[in-house]
Amino acid sequence: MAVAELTAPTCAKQGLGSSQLSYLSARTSSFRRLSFRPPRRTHSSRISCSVNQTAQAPVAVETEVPKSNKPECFGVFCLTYDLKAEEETKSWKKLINVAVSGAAGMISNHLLFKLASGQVFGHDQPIALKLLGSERSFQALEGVAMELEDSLFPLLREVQIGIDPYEVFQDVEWALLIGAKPRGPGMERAGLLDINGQIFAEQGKALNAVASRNVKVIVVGNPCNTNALICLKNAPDIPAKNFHGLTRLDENRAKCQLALKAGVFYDKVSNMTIWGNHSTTQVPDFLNARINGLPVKEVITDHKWLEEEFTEKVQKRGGVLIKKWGRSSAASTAVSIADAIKSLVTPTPEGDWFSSGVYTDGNPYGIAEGIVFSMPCRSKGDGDYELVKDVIFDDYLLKRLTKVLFSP
Ligand SMILES: NC(=O)C1=CN([C@@H]2O[C@H](COP(=O)(O)OP(=O)(O)OC[C@H]3O[C@@H](n4cnc5c(N)ncnc54)[C@H](OP(=O)(O)O)[C@@H]3O)[C@@H](O)[C@H]2O)C=CC1
Ligand SMILES: O=C([O-])CC(=O)C(=O)O
Repeated sequence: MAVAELTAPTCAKQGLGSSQLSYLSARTSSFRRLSFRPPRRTHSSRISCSVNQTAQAPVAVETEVPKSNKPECFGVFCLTYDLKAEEETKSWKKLINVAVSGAAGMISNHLLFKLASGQVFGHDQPIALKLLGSERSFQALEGVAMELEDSLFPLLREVQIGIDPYEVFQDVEWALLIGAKPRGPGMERAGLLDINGQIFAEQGKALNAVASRNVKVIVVGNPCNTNALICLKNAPDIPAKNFHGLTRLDENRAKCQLALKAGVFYDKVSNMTIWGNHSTTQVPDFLNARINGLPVKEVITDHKWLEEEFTEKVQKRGGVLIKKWGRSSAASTAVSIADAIKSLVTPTPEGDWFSSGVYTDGNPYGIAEGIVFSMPCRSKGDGDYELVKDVIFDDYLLKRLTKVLFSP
Protein backbone atom coordinates (compact mmCIF):
# COMPACT_ATOMS: atom_id res chain seq x y z
CA MET A 1 0.00 0.00 0.00
CA ALA A 2 1.27 3.49 -0.76
CA VAL A 3 1.50 6.17 1.86
CA ALA A 4 -0.88 8.23 -0.21
CA GLU A 5 -3.64 5.72 0.48
CA LEU A 6 -3.88 7.13 3.96
CA THR A 7 -5.43 10.21 2.39
CA ALA A 8 -8.63 8.32 1.63
CA PRO A 9 -11.48 10.73 2.40
CA THR A 10 -12.95 8.15 4.76
CA CYS A 11 -10.01 8.76 7.09
CA ALA A 12 -11.42 12.12 7.98
CA LYS A 13 -14.98 10.84 8.11
CA GLN A 14 -14.56 7.66 10.14
CA GLY A 15 -11.33 7.78 12.03
CA LEU A 16 -9.43 9.95 14.41
CA GLY A 17 -10.34 13.01 12.42
CA SER A 18 -14.02 12.31 12.75
CA SER A 19 -13.94 11.93 16.54
CA GLN A 20 -11.90 15.11 16.86
CA LEU A 21 -14.09 17.10 14.51
CA SER A 22 -17.52 15.90 15.61
CA TYR A 23 -16.64 16.87 19.16
CA LEU A 24 -15.81 20.33 17.95
CA SER A 25 -19.12 21.04 16.36
CA ALA A 26 -21.08 19.60 19.28
CA ARG A 27 -19.38 21.37 22.14
CA THR A 28 -17.51 24.52 21.31
CA SER A 29 -20.39 26.95 21.51
CA SER A 30 -21.58 26.10 25.00
CA PHE A 31 -18.91 27.53 27.27
CA ARG A 32 -19.31 30.61 29.40
CA ARG A 33 -16.54 33.04 30.19
CA LEU A 34 -15.44 33.07 33.85
CA SER A 35 -16.45 36.25 35.54
CA PHE A 36 -14.97 35.81 39.01
CA ARG A 37 -12.00 38.05 39.75
CA PRO A 38 -9.81 37.42 42.77
CA PRO A 39 -9.40 40.30 45.18
CA ARG A 40 -6.32 42.41 44.41
CA ARG A 41 -3.57 41.29 46.79
CA THR A 42 -2.73 43.88 49.43
CA HIS A 43 -0.56 43.74 52.53
CA SER A 44 -1.68 45.48 55.66
CA SER A 45 1.86 45.58 56.89
CA ARG A 46 5.11 45.20 55.06
CA ILE A 47 8.73 46.15 55.24
CA SER A 48 9.42 49.09 52.94
CA CYS A 49 12.86 48.92 51.34
CA SER A 50 13.52 50.16 47.84
CA VAL A 51 16.56 48.98 45.89
CA ASN A 52 18.14 52.42 46.13
CA GLN A 53 18.04 52.52 49.90
CA THR A 54 20.60 49.89 50.77
CA ALA A 55 22.40 52.14 53.29
CA GLN A 56 19.24 52.77 55.30
CA ALA A 57 17.70 50.36 57.76
CA PRO A 58 14.33 49.14 56.55
CA VAL A 59 11.36 50.84 58.21
CA ALA A 60 8.14 49.03 59.05
CA VAL A 61 5.16 50.95 57.68
CA GLU A 62 1.47 50.33 57.13
CA THR A 63 1.07 50.33 53.38
CA GLU A 64 -0.21 48.48 50.35
CA VAL A 65 1.97 46.75 47.81
CA PRO A 66 3.64 49.57 45.79
CA LYS A 67 1.74 50.95 42.83
CA SER A 68 2.76 49.32 39.64
CA ASN A 69 1.88 49.46 35.98
CA LYS A 70 1.52 45.66 36.13
CA PRO A 71 -2.05 45.44 37.33
CA GLU A 72 -2.22 41.77 38.33
CA CYS A 73 1.36 41.25 39.47
CA PHE A 74 2.14 39.15 42.50
CA GLY A 75 4.07 40.20 45.61
CA VAL A 76 7.72 41.02 45.11
CA PHE A 77 7.20 41.12 41.35
CA CYS A 78 5.13 44.31 41.72
CA LEU A 79 8.15 46.33 42.77
CA THR A 80 9.35 48.81 40.19
CA TYR A 81 12.97 47.80 39.98
CA ASP A 82 14.84 49.28 37.02
CA LEU A 83 15.20 45.88 35.42
CA LYS A 84 15.51 47.16 31.86
CA ALA A 85 18.81 48.90 32.56
CA GLU A 86 20.06 45.81 34.31
CA GLU A 87 19.09 43.59 31.40
CA GLU A 88 21.06 45.78 29.00
CA THR A 89 24.24 45.39 31.04
CA LYS A 90 23.81 41.64 30.97
CA SER A 91 22.94 41.53 27.26
CA TRP A 92 19.91 39.49 28.08
CA LYS A 93 17.18 38.90 25.51
CA LYS A 94 13.88 40.76 25.54
CA LEU A 95 11.45 39.55 28.21
CA ILE A 96 9.04 36.82 27.11
CA ASN A 97 5.54 36.27 28.46
CA VAL A 98 4.66 32.66 29.21
CA ALA A 99 1.21 31.55 30.36
CA VAL A 100 0.75 28.28 32.25
CA SER A 101 -2.73 26.91 32.96
CA GLY A 102 -3.42 24.40 35.72
CA ALA A 103 -0.63 26.26 37.46
CA ALA A 104 -1.55 24.88 40.87
CA GLY A 105 -1.48 21.29 39.60
CA MET A 106 1.13 18.55 39.80
CA ILE A 107 2.79 18.97 36.41
CA SER A 108 3.06 22.73 36.75
CA ASN A 109 4.62 22.39 40.14
CA HIS A 110 7.58 20.70 38.48
CA LEU A 111 7.58 22.83 35.35
CA LEU A 112 7.36 26.36 36.72
CA PHE A 113 10.67 26.16 38.52
CA LYS A 114 12.42 24.88 35.40
CA LEU A 115 10.96 27.76 33.39
CA ALA A 116 11.93 30.37 35.98
CA SER A 117 15.47 29.02 36.37
CA GLY A 118 16.40 29.48 32.71
CA GLN A 119 16.75 25.74 32.00
CA VAL A 120 14.11 25.86 29.29
CA PHE A 121 14.28 29.16 27.39
CA GLY A 122 17.94 29.77 28.13
CA HIS A 123 20.05 31.43 30.78
CA ASP A 124 19.92 34.79 28.98
CA GLN A 125 16.13 34.86 28.64
CA PRO A 126 14.18 36.91 31.21
CA ILE A 127 10.69 35.57 31.68
CA ALA A 128 7.27 36.71 32.91
CA LEU A 129 5.06 33.89 34.18
CA LYS A 130 1.29 34.28 33.90
CA LEU A 131 -0.38 31.63 36.00
CA LEU A 132 -3.94 30.58 35.29
CA GLY A 133 -5.98 28.83 37.97
CA SER A 134 -9.59 28.80 39.04
CA GLU A 135 -11.69 29.99 41.91
CA ARG A 136 -11.18 26.67 43.67
CA SER A 137 -7.41 26.68 43.22
CA PHE A 138 -6.74 30.35 43.88
CA GLN A 139 -5.20 29.89 47.32
CA ALA A 140 -2.97 27.14 46.00
CA LEU A 141 -1.97 29.43 43.14
CA GLU A 142 -0.92 32.05 45.66
CA GLY A 143 1.15 29.38 47.39
CA VAL A 144 2.90 28.54 44.12
CA ALA A 145 3.59 32.23 43.47
CA MET A 146 5.01 32.57 46.99
CA GLU A 147 7.41 29.71 46.31
CA LEU A 148 8.48 31.45 43.11
CA GLU A 149 9.12 34.63 45.11
CA ASP A 150 11.20 32.72 47.63
CA SER A 151 13.33 31.12 44.94
CA LEU A 152 14.99 34.44 43.96
CA PHE A 153 15.36 33.46 40.31
CA PRO A 154 17.35 36.22 38.56
CA LEU A 155 15.55 35.70 35.24
CA LEU A 156 12.04 35.73 36.69
CA ARG A 157 10.88 39.31 36.15
CA GLU A 158 7.14 39.09 36.63
CA VAL A 159 4.58 36.71 38.08
CA GLN A 160 0.89 37.22 37.56
CA ILE A 161 -1.87 34.99 38.90
CA GLY A 162 -5.46 34.98 37.77
CA ILE A 163 -8.51 32.97 36.90
CA ASP A 164 -9.68 34.76 33.78
CA PRO A 165 -7.90 33.51 30.64
CA TYR A 166 -8.73 36.78 28.89
CA GLU A 167 -6.55 38.58 31.43
CA VAL A 168 -3.87 35.98 31.95
CA PHE A 169 -3.26 35.35 28.24
CA GLN A 170 -2.81 39.03 27.40
CA ASP A 171 0.17 39.35 24.99
CA VAL A 172 1.59 35.92 25.86
CA GLU A 173 4.13 34.49 23.43
CA TRP A 174 3.87 30.96 24.85
CA ALA A 175 0.81 29.24 26.33
CA LEU A 176 1.39 25.95 28.13
CA LEU A 177 -2.10 24.54 28.60
CA ILE A 178 -1.88 21.96 31.34
CA GLY A 179 -4.98 22.56 33.45
CA ALA A 180 -7.44 19.71 32.92
CA LYS A 181 -8.73 16.73 34.81
CA PRO A 182 -6.30 13.80 34.82
CA ARG A 183 -7.51 10.22 34.40
CA GLY A 184 -7.52 7.70 37.22
CA PRO A 185 -6.82 3.95 37.18
CA GLY A 186 -8.76 2.01 34.54
CA MET A 187 -9.80 5.09 32.52
CA GLU A 188 -8.86 5.88 28.91
CA ARG A 189 -7.68 9.40 28.12
CA ALA A 190 -10.50 9.82 25.60
CA GLY A 191 -12.92 9.45 28.53
CA LEU A 192 -11.80 12.90 29.69
CA LEU A 193 -12.98 14.67 26.58
CA ASP A 194 -16.45 15.60 27.82
CA ILE A 195 -15.03 17.27 30.91
CA ASN A 196 -11.85 18.74 29.46
CA GLY A 197 -12.83 19.64 25.89
CA GLN A 198 -14.76 22.74 26.90
CA ILE A 199 -11.74 24.13 28.80
CA PHE A 200 -9.77 24.23 25.56
CA ALA A 201 -12.59 25.80 23.57
CA GLU A 202 -12.71 28.64 26.07
CA GLN A 203 -8.95 29.01 26.21
CA GLY A 204 -8.68 28.98 22.40
CA LYS A 205 -11.13 31.87 22.27
CA ALA A 206 -9.21 33.77 24.91
CA LEU A 207 -5.88 33.24 23.11
CA ASN A 208 -7.47 34.39 19.89
CA ALA A 209 -8.69 37.56 21.57
CA VAL A 210 -5.67 38.67 23.57
CA ALA A 211 -2.48 36.64 23.02
CA SER A 212 0.44 37.58 20.77
CA ARG A 213 -0.52 36.89 17.13
CA ASN A 214 2.32 34.38 16.90
CA VAL A 215 1.77 32.67 20.26
CA LYS A 216 3.04 29.09 20.46
CA VAL A 217 0.61 26.82 22.26
CA ILE A 218 1.46 23.47 23.83
CA VAL A 219 -1.59 21.51 24.91
CA VAL A 220 -0.89 18.98 27.66
CA GLY A 221 -4.32 18.36 29.23
CA ASN A 222 -5.77 15.08 27.98
CA PRO A 223 -6.82 13.96 25.47
CA CYS A 224 -4.19 16.40 24.25
CA ASN A 225 -4.42 15.94 20.47
CA THR A 226 -8.16 16.51 20.40
CA ASN A 227 -7.88 19.35 22.91
CA ALA A 228 -5.21 20.98 20.73
CA LEU A 229 -7.57 20.74 17.74
CA ILE A 230 -10.44 22.23 19.76
CA CYS A 231 -8.16 25.02 20.89
CA LEU A 232 -6.89 25.91 17.42
CA LYS A 233 -10.37 25.80 15.89
CA ASN A 234 -11.42 28.38 18.47
CA ALA A 235 -8.45 30.60 17.64
CA PRO A 236 -8.85 31.29 13.92
CA ASP A 237 -6.57 34.36 13.98
CA ILE A 238 -3.57 32.39 15.24
CA PRO A 239 -1.75 30.12 12.76
CA ALA A 240 -2.95 26.53 13.20
CA LYS A 241 0.67 25.50 12.87
CA ASN A 242 1.44 27.11 16.23
CA PHE A 243 -0.58 24.54 18.22
CA HIS A 244 1.01 21.37 19.59
CA GLY A 245 -0.45 18.37 21.39
CA LEU A 246 2.31 17.09 23.67
CA THR A 247 3.66 13.71 22.55
CA ARG A 248 7.19 14.33 23.71
CA LEU A 249 6.70 12.18 26.80
CA ASP A 250 5.93 9.25 24.49
CA GLU A 251 9.08 9.99 22.47
CA ASN A 252 11.16 10.01 25.65
CA ARG A 253 9.56 6.77 26.85
CA ALA A 254 10.23 5.09 23.51
CA LYS A 255 13.89 6.17 23.54
CA CYS A 256 14.28 4.79 27.04
CA GLN A 257 12.84 1.38 26.12
CA LEU A 258 15.00 1.07 23.00
CA ALA A 259 18.11 2.02 24.98
CA LEU A 260 17.25 -0.55 27.63
CA LYS A 261 16.84 -3.32 25.06
CA ALA A 262 19.99 -2.39 23.13
CA GLY A 263 22.07 -1.99 26.29
CA VAL A 264 23.11 1.58 25.49
CA PHE A 265 22.56 4.87 27.27
CA TYR A 266 19.43 6.64 26.07
CA ASP A 267 21.30 9.57 24.53
CA LYS A 268 22.39 7.17 21.79
CA VAL A 269 18.81 6.86 20.50
CA SER A 270 17.75 9.44 17.88
CA ASN A 271 15.20 10.06 15.12
CA MET A 272 12.34 8.81 17.29
CA THR A 273 8.91 9.51 15.84
CA ILE A 274 5.66 9.00 17.64
CA TRP A 275 2.90 8.90 15.04
CA GLY A 276 -0.70 9.68 15.95
CA ASN A 277 -2.34 10.46 19.23
CA HIS A 278 -1.07 10.61 22.79
CA SER A 279 -3.13 7.48 23.44
CA THR A 280 -2.87 3.70 23.31
CA THR A 281 -3.24 3.79 19.51
CA GLN A 282 -0.01 5.76 19.03
CA VAL A 283 2.70 4.27 16.82
CA PRO A 284 6.27 4.50 18.12
CA ASP A 285 8.29 4.26 14.91
CA PHE A 286 11.26 1.88 15.27
CA LEU A 287 11.72 1.72 11.49
CA ASN A 288 13.12 5.25 11.22
CA ALA A 289 14.65 5.49 14.71
CA ARG A 290 18.40 5.07 15.14
CA ILE A 291 20.75 3.80 17.81
CA ASN A 292 24.30 5.10 17.61
CA GLY A 293 23.38 6.33 14.12
CA LEU A 294 22.31 2.85 12.89
CA PRO A 295 18.75 1.77 12.07
CA VAL A 296 17.16 0.26 15.20
CA LYS A 297 16.30 -2.94 13.33
CA GLU A 298 20.00 -3.53 12.68
CA VAL A 299 20.86 -3.09 16.35
CA ILE A 300 17.85 -4.87 17.86
CA THR A 301 17.37 -7.98 15.78
CA ASP A 302 14.46 -9.26 17.85
CA HIS A 303 11.84 -7.75 15.55
CA LYS A 304 8.99 -9.54 17.26
CA TRP A 305 9.91 -7.64 20.44
CA LEU A 306 9.89 -4.37 18.51
CA GLU A 307 6.52 -5.00 16.92
CA GLU A 308 4.79 -6.34 19.98
CA GLU A 309 6.37 -5.67 23.38
CA PHE A 310 8.09 -2.37 22.60
CA THR A 311 5.08 -0.85 20.90
CA GLU A 312 2.69 -1.87 23.66
CA LYS A 313 5.05 -0.79 26.42
CA VAL A 314 5.22 2.73 25.06
CA GLN A 315 1.51 2.88 24.32
CA LYS A 316 0.53 1.78 27.82
CA ARG A 317 3.30 3.32 29.91
CA GLY A 318 1.07 6.11 31.25
CA GLY A 319 -1.61 3.67 32.42
CA VAL A 320 0.92 1.36 34.09
CA LEU A 321 2.39 4.31 35.92
CA ILE A 322 -1.04 5.38 37.19
CA LYS A 323 -1.58 1.89 38.62
CA LYS A 324 1.71 2.01 40.49
CA TRP A 325 1.79 5.66 41.52
CA GLY A 326 -1.93 6.19 42.05
CA ARG A 327 -1.86 9.31 39.85
CA SER A 328 -0.60 10.24 36.43
CA SER A 329 2.99 11.09 35.64
CA ALA A 330 3.88 14.63 36.55
CA ALA A 331 7.65 15.08 36.87
CA SER A 332 8.49 13.29 33.62
CA THR A 333 5.69 15.17 31.88
CA ALA A 334 7.16 18.47 33.05
CA VAL A 335 10.56 17.37 31.73
CA SER A 336 8.98 16.48 28.40
CA ILE A 337 7.25 19.88 28.16
CA ALA A 338 10.63 21.48 28.77
CA ASP A 339 12.13 19.24 26.06
CA ALA A 340 9.34 20.14 23.64
CA ILE A 341 9.96 23.87 24.15
CA LYS A 342 13.74 23.49 23.90
CA SER A 343 13.29 21.64 20.62
CA LEU A 344 11.45 24.66 19.23
CA VAL A 345 13.81 27.35 20.52
CA THR A 346 17.10 25.65 19.64
CA PRO A 347 18.10 24.33 16.21
CA THR A 348 17.50 20.60 15.83
CA PRO A 349 20.82 18.72 15.62
CA GLU A 350 21.80 17.83 12.03
CA GLY A 351 19.99 14.71 10.82
CA ASP A 352 17.80 14.34 13.90
CA TRP A 353 14.17 15.28 14.62
CA PHE A 354 11.58 15.35 17.40
CA SER A 355 7.91 14.43 17.65
CA SER A 356 4.99 16.74 18.21
CA GLY A 357 1.25 16.53 17.70
CA VAL A 358 0.67 19.16 15.02
CA TYR A 359 -1.98 20.18 12.50
CA THR A 360 -1.94 17.85 9.51
CA ASP A 361 -2.82 20.30 6.72
CA GLY A 362 -0.16 20.10 4.00
CA ASN A 363 1.64 17.10 5.54
CA PRO A 364 3.81 15.13 3.08
CA TYR A 365 2.86 11.66 4.39
CA GLY A 366 -0.71 11.39 3.19
CA ILE A 367 -2.19 11.64 6.68
CA ALA A 368 -5.78 12.93 6.58
CA GLU A 369 -5.94 16.73 6.81
CA GLY A 370 -7.69 18.78 9.49
CA ILE A 371 -6.59 16.84 12.55
CA VAL A 372 -3.80 17.06 15.12
CA PHE A 373 -1.45 14.12 14.70
CA SER A 374 2.02 13.48 16.06
CA MET A 375 4.65 13.58 13.31
CA PRO A 376 8.42 14.13 12.98
CA CYS A 377 9.49 17.79 13.10
CA ARG A 378 12.65 19.86 12.79
CA SER A 379 13.20 23.43 13.97
CA LYS A 380 15.66 26.21 13.15
CA GLY A 381 15.27 27.33 16.75
CA ASP A 382 12.90 30.19 15.98
CA GLY A 383 9.86 28.62 17.69
CA ASP A 384 8.61 27.26 14.38
CA TYR A 385 9.09 23.82 12.79
CA GLU A 386 8.96 21.92 9.53
CA LEU A 387 7.81 18.37 8.98
CA VAL A 388 10.61 15.93 8.10
CA LYS A 389 10.34 14.62 4.56
CA ASP A 390 12.92 11.85 4.47
CA VAL A 391 11.17 9.18 6.50
CA ILE A 392 10.47 5.71 5.16
CA PHE A 393 7.40 3.48 5.49
CA ASP A 394 7.10 -0.30 5.32
CA ASP A 395 4.01 -2.50 5.36
CA TYR A 396 4.04 -2.83 9.14
CA LEU A 397 4.20 0.93 9.73
CA LEU A 398 1.54 1.67 7.12
CA LYS A 399 -0.75 -0.93 8.63
CA ARG A 400 -0.31 0.59 12.08
CA LEU A 401 -0.89 4.13 10.83
CA THR A 402 -4.00 3.11 8.97
CA LYS A 403 -5.28 1.55 12.19
CA VAL A 404 -4.73 4.82 14.08
CA LEU A 405 -6.58 6.79 11.46
CA PHE A 406 -9.54 4.45 11.41
CA SER A 407 -9.85 3.69 15.12
CA PRO A 408 -12.90 5.21 16.82
N1 LIG B 1 0.16 14.98 27.22
C1 LIG B 1 0.81 14.34 28.14
O1 LIG B 1 1.88 13.78 27.87
C2 LIG B 1 0.31 14.27 29.54
C3 LIG B 1 -0.85 14.88 29.89
N2 LIG B 1 -1.30 14.84 31.17
C4 LIG B 1 -2.56 15.54 31.46
O2 LIG B 1 -2.27 16.82 32.02
C5 LIG B 1 -3.41 17.28 32.76
C6 LIG B 1 -2.97 17.85 34.10
O3 LIG B 1 -2.36 16.86 34.89
P1 LIG B 1 -1.85 17.16 36.38
O4 LIG B 1 -1.14 18.45 36.45
O5 LIG B 1 -1.15 15.94 36.85
O6 LIG B 1 -3.23 17.26 37.14
P2 LIG B 1 -3.59 17.94 38.54
O7 LIG B 1 -4.83 17.29 39.00
O8 LIG B 1 -2.43 17.97 39.45
O9 LIG B 1 -3.87 19.44 38.12
C7 LIG B 1 -4.74 19.69 37.11
C8 LIG B 1 -5.27 21.10 37.23
O10 LIG B 1 -6.24 21.18 36.21
C9 LIG B 1 -7.31 21.98 36.62
N3 LIG B 1 -8.61 21.38 36.32
C10 LIG B 1 -9.48 21.88 35.44
N4 LIG B 1 -10.58 21.14 35.40
C11 LIG B 1 -10.43 20.15 36.27
C12 LIG B 1 -11.27 19.07 36.69
N5 LIG B 1 -12.46 18.86 36.17
N6 LIG B 1 -10.77 18.24 37.63
C13 LIG B 1 -9.55 18.42 38.15
N7 LIG B 1 -8.72 19.43 37.77
C14 LIG B 1 -9.17 20.29 36.86
C15 LIG B 1 -7.13 22.20 38.12
O11 LIG B 1 -6.72 23.53 38.25
P3 LIG B 1 -7.73 24.73 38.39
O12 LIG B 1 -8.70 24.40 39.46
O13 LIG B 1 -6.79 25.81 38.75
O14 LIG B 1 -8.36 24.90 37.04
C16 LIG B 1 -5.97 21.34 38.54
O15 LIG B 1 -5.09 22.00 39.42
C17 LIG B 1 -4.34 16.07 32.86
O16 LIG B 1 -5.37 16.17 31.91
C18 LIG B 1 -3.44 14.90 32.52
O17 LIG B 1 -4.15 13.79 32.02
C19 LIG B 1 -0.62 14.19 32.15
C20 LIG B 1 0.56 13.57 31.85
C21 LIG B 1 1.10 13.51 30.52
O1 LIG C 1 -1.67 8.38 31.32
C1 LIG C 1 -2.18 9.46 31.64
O2 LIG C 1 -3.39 9.66 31.80
C2 LIG C 1 -1.27 10.61 31.84
C3 LIG C 1 -0.52 10.70 30.60
O3 LIG C 1 -1.01 11.19 29.62
C4 LIG C 1 0.72 9.94 30.53
O4 LIG C 1 1.35 9.64 31.56
O5 LIG C 1 1.11 9.64 29.41
